[in-house]
Amino acid sequence: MIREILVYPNKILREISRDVIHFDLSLHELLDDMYETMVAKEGIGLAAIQIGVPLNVLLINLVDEQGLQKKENLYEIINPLIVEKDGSTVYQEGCLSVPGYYDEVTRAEHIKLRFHDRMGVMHEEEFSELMAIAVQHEMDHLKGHLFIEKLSYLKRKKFEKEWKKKYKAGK
Ligand SMILES: CC(=O)Oc1ccc(/C=C/C(=O)NCCc2ccccc2)cc1OC(C)=O
Ligand SMILES: [Co+2]
Repeated sequence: MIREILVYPNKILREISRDVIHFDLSLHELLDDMYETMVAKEGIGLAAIQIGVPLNVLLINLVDEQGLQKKENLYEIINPLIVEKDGSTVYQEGCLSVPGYYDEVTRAEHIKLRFHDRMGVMHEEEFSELMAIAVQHEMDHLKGHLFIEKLSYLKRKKFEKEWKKKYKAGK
């Protein structure tokens, strides 16, 4: 079912998530709820902590060349570990937990990722471009970090001012 997405500055988003031990039915239900929630909110990535579950689980479902988000392109990534990374790339990121704010973030251009799937099978894959960016963005959530923490001092000031205004106006 569709779950509530926690929004900055909710303190739960700062929790450190823990590895999945049991690849069981409750994990599969979590993955299915995350997918329904992410798609309903028009996201392309979601970490479990964003719906209040501190587990190292993330979803990424990029849009294809025709601009379609197909479930066959869904990555369910559990207990991820970046084993190699190189290069540097800048991208304007957004996050369902910081709705309506976008800013440029610098991240590694290529990564080699080790992770488990919903059956507990281990995979090792290399990613670049938007997939590499999305993985790094979602893995920051697993450590309790949001992309706005990577902004320069001035950009962060701009964000905080904007965010307070929006909250005062009751959005
Ligand atoms: C108003 C509002 O909520 O705007 C949005 C902001 C972000 C998002 C989704 C962001 C998202 O999926 N981020 C995943 C992480 C990521 C960031 C950059 C590149 C790759 C991966 C969706 C929004 O809602 C709509 C309707 O567009
Ligand atoms: Co995010």
